[in-house]
Amino acid sequence: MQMEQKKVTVLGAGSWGTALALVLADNGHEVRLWSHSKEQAESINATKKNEKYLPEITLQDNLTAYSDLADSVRNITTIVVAVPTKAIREVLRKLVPCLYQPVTIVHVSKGIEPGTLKRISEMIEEEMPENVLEEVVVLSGPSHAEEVCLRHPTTVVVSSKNLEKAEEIQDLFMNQHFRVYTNPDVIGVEIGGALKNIIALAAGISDGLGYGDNVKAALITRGLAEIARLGTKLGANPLTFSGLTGIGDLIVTCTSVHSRNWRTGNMLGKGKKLNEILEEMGQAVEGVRTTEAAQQMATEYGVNMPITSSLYKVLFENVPPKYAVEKLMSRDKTHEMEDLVNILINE
Ligand SMILES: NC(=O)c1ccc[n+]([C@@H]2O[C@H](COP(=O)([O-])OP(=O)(O)OC[C@H]3O[C@@H](n4cnc5c(N)ncnc54)[C@H](O)[C@@H]3O)[C@@H](O)[C@H]2O)c1
Ligand SMILES: O=P(O)(O)OC[C@H](O)CO
Repeated sequence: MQMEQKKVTVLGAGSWGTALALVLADNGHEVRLWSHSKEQAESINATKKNEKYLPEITLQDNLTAYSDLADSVRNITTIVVAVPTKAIREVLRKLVPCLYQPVTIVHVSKGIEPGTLKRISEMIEEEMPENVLEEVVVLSGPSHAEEVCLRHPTTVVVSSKNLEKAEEIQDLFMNQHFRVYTNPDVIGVEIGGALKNIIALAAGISDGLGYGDNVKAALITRGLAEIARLGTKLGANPLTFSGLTGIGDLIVTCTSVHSRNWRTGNMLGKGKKLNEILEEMGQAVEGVRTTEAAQQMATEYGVNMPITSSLYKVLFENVPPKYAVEKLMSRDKTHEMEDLVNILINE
């Protein structure tokens, strides 16, 4: 099938922005990859490599790096935003004055903003005036950049209030290695993608403490229960949590050595200090800020999130991980399906 060739800009030349730019270039589109570092953009254009984030991968000739934001979005109507959640507002505030036409924003980040408790699509709608924001589409799912770049089969979901727009973005990214589904449940897709990082930190801690597969299975299953509990309270469809952006992303992030969240947890479990780990990592570890946000949401919405609350104490109140596990295990007895019954009643 002949694919329609488009011009697309990707903002953020980290691991995920680069991997998605590579998928789009594989599809024959003219891809502009914007980096806020002039040095990095020049290096990508000179070497066809992103030495810092994905050094093994050779980038295609139809992919060009830019460091001037206005140049990178000139005559562009589709923009992929691939910076960490904490940088989204700053990047959008710089982007808006560069736009002279309505654009579709595809956001691919996974987080919730502490304090405002906003999802990323809500932040985008707040920051971008209606005359330049045509539509917001979320792209999420179990997808490590390292494997996408090797063209290993990967499945993701795009979600938007506007199904036609979601299908347009599905066509833009889809190829034989990268299969894209649609799902209209924006809230569920964003909440699943953001909150799985909390459980991945906990899974890493468990591995770092030397626990085995029983704990991992418990964390994934009970983690999903608390994600679904909060998500449905916020208006998500409970079925979304049994899909790629729910259980799918939980599995990959809790079990993969590629995961920065899992690796951070693993080092915490081995006794390293959080600030030292984050400095060493030098990359987005979204679960830390999302734990703060989810803990605030749990309180605000009266949702029981024991794993999130325990992790919050480990990350922000210096509670030793082993003690947090003991506390989790000695809570009052309960009924497994209580969650399900509550979800069904809320539906
Ligand atoms: N890496 C993955 O496999 C993957 C997969 C799916 C989703 N994600 C999500 O994608 C988002 C980005 O993650 P990543 O893996 O690319 O992170 P990364 O740390 O590899 O790269 C982040 C990029 O954003 C840039 N950046 C940071 N602050 C900026 C600012 N204020 N202005 C402009 N640029 C800025 C950095 O320079 C870097 O190029 C995260 O929300 C992450 O959860 C990542
Ligand atoms: O490396 P992580 O932990 O940010 O996870 C990357 C992706 O979200 C996995 O789907």
